Amino acid sequence: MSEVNIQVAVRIRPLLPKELLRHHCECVKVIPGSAQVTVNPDRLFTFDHAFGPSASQDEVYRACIQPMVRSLLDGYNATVFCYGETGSGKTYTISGGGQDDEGGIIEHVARDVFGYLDEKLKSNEIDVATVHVSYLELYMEEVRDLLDLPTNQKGLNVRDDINGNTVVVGARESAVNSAEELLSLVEMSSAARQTCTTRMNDKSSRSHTVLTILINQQCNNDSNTLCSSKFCLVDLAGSERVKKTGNTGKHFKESIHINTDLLAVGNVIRALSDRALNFCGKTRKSTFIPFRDAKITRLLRDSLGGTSHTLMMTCVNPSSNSLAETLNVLYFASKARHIRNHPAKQPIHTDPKYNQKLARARISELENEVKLLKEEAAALLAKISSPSPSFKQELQDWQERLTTINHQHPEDGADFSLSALKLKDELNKCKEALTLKEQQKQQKDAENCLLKRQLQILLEENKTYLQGSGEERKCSHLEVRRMNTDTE
Ligand SMILES: Nc1ncnc2c1ncn2[C@@H]1O[C@H](COP(=O)(O)OP(=O)(O)OP(=O)(O)O)[C@@H](O)[C@H]1O
Repeated sequence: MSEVNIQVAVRIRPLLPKELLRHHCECVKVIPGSAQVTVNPDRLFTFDHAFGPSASQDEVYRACIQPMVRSLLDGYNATVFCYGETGSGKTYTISGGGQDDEGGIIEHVARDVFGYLDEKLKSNEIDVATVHVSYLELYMEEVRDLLDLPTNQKGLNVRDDINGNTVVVGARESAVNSAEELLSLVEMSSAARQTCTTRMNDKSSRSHTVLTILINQQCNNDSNTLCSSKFCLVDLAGSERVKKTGNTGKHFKESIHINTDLLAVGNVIRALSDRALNFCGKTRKSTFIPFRDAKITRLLRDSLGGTSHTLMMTCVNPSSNSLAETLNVLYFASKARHIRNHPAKQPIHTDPKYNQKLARARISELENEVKLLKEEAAALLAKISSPSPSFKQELQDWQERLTTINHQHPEDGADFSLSALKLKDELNKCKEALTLKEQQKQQKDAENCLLKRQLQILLEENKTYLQGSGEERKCSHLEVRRMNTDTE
């Protein structure tokens, strides 16, 4: 299987009118005629593509996305994901908008997919073609279906299928017959996306979105060849510093979730990049890739280090006010360039022996994971030195539940995967319970310490009062008795 590196493009947006009014300076520039970017005063980064503030939507699409649509129609999966600070132009690049209304990547991809399919049908290269779309939103670690607005508030489950692919259970896949139909469906559904106004962006996305265009092509030849491929267009929420956005309350909580997810994406990129570099030095060692740390990284599994052609579109705000964030984003983008994918046409297997073999491999992988999780649980339990009897009972219950899950060893890999997921969920609950109990214990200790100190002072005072009047003595004794009861 051939290897290709993830392609990384950088797009620097122009300074916005409000930034020009406040006299912001540009601190990042593209070196003309190259794919290099300089950041003041002396940092240089090299990418596969670099676009300055004057680049049009069409120019960006033609240079780096159009070739991916061609290989999509040849049966390869493709992914574009936009990454960058809040307000850096991710949604503009992927969905379009703004005053020029040139149309973003989604619009260009939709038109080309139907255009190329038409060409293939007319030239009898294929006999049948179908296009479906799914549109998901990840909001505060919950997967919501943007195509199913009535039940959109309900979180969907994410799990691995028998081939180890991540699937979202119950996600709607709508059939579309033209680019216009696809675009109006996306436009309507996007209205339900979580957004808010922050100091950094008038319409800031509070969630990640994953739009998937699924294509099936069929030739009615002797073997009825079927070819299936998908294009994932991912708009990640932007990294943000709470101090700069001024977010509070609900939006503050959203910021924490966004930053945690982006940290998980960063950790996956770092681990995959390290694995690729180790391999170059001929000292290949197995590196753990933490895909399971967040739902967004699970959904990006095939795009990062998998079988897809992937482009990371890194969006950058040129203002010197964003210098630290820009350097951070460019640093991660350079790391991502090391990641190797293994693009392959998606095989459609009907051989039961092949599927059994895959299931066995998957089960042993999951068994390993369960073992690691159990060790993690044991370490956590050992951390609590003197639990109360009720807490001890609670921990014992957790342990029993973990053992039960491990003993349920279904034949089918998909069910086993579900068990491993339940285990992870329960472990997280266990961790939360432990943290809460530890916090309560610490709080109680601090309160007790304070009360003991007050008691000591009262005892001292009591000694003095004993030499005073009878009335004063009575009060002091009562006070000491009350403090004693409180401490108990
Ligand atoms: N290349 C560009 N040309 C002109 N205007 C742009 C460009 N890129 C972004 N903008 C404008 O910048 C503002 C912020 O862009 P956008 O909302 O796409 O940022 P974002 O990275 O998606 O932010 P968030 O992560 O907060 O959702 C918008 O007003 C958008 O119209």
